[in-house]
Amino acid sequence: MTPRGATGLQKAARRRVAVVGAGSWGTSFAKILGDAGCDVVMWARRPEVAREISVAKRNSSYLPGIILPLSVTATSDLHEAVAGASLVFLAVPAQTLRDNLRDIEASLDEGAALVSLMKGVEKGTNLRMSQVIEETLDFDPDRIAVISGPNLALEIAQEQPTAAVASSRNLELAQTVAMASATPYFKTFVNVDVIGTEFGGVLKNLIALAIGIVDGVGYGENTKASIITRGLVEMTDFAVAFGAETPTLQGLAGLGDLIATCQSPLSRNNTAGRLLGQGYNLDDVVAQMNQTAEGISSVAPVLALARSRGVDMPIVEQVSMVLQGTLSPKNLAPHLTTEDGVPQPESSDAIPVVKGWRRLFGSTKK
Ligand SMILES: NC(=O)C1=CN([C@@H]2O[C@H](COP(=O)(O)OP(=O)(O)OC[C@H]3O[C@@H](n4cnc5c(N)ncnc54)[C@H](O)[C@@H]3O)[C@@H](O)[C@H]2O)C=CC1
Ligand SMILES: O=C(CO)COP(=O)(O)O
Repeated sequence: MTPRGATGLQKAARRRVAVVGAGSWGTSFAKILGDAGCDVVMWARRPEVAREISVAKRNSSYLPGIILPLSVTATSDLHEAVAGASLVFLAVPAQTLRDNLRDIEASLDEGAALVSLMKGVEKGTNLRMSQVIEETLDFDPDRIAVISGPNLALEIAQEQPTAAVASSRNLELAQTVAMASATPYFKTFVNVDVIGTEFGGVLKNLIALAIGIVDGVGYGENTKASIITRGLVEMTDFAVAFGAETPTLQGLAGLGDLIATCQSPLSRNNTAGRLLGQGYNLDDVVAQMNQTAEGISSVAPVLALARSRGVDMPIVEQVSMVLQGTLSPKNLAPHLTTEDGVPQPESSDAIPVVKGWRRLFGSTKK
């Protein structure tokens, strides 16, 4: 037993962490970490945002009405934010991560771990965020973790209870990250399936775009339920083809996030899809969104990856066609039949006879 004395009664040293990116998720996550007892220094690109966070404890452009804990401060100086932090959480757009990493590299403490909060794939390389970190910084994968799950930023900032998954090849790191972010309203489970956890977050954005599109057209719940259900099949086939575990896709980082994102008007991907369904073209939609809708940039890399492993993704293919303006949004629903009209088995994994059908008529997995 620890003797009552200096160590027994002293409060554990507060953990110093950094959050790079002061948009909606970076700010919300900084609040979680502050509420969990960490000393948090955020990096904001714009000095006025950093000032508002440090002085007024608010980030009114991204999280209106939310007051941040006193333990959260911000700076527009990357070195000041990152140096001395044992955990560095990354919440920037997926397409800028590589450049941002180069900027923080020299300031990282030896032994610091990097935690991706992002849900995108890098265009050009088709890499997941943890892979971009590993490649850009030549970083040990045992010092990389990711967090994903049904985590709409504003709901969490309002302290509505939710759960997430922290994933790392290094289970101890996943546990450290989960404990550092444990609050009464934010519960983090752990796993070691980084591929499934990251792809869950990437892929649900694409299905949320599809849901937004049909919503914008005016289609109802049957259409949406069928897209969500078949979307989960596409997500699972894809992720498993790259080494993910099926239960991860059935868990918080897959199904959980799919439900939250497809149901909520807070989702930027869902919102972008709705605008497309209402007839706006992609340029108009991008101009109208002043926040990150990762799905728009992830469609092409995901389809390239799918083709490389022979995975059929009819819903995602059609989202891509709507984005390019080559498919009318009202024609997105017929994805549920095959082109030649031959009925497909709904699931071929459980029922042997259906496996025979799959051989005869083709399947979603080539
Ligand atoms: N908002 C949400 O509910 C959630 C978002 N995420 C993910 O978190 C990531 C960040 O998203 P949000 O914070 O929501 O986006 P956001 O659009 O609210 O904020 C993005 C932040 O990145 C900054 N930024 C833009 N360009 C930059 C650059 N070149 N270099 C550095 N910073 C730059 C912006 O100034 C802003 O502070 C995305 O990958 C998203 O999928 C994950 C879970 C929940
Ligand atoms: O990832 C999210 C919720 O888990 C946020 O979704 P959007 O990026 O579509 O807003």
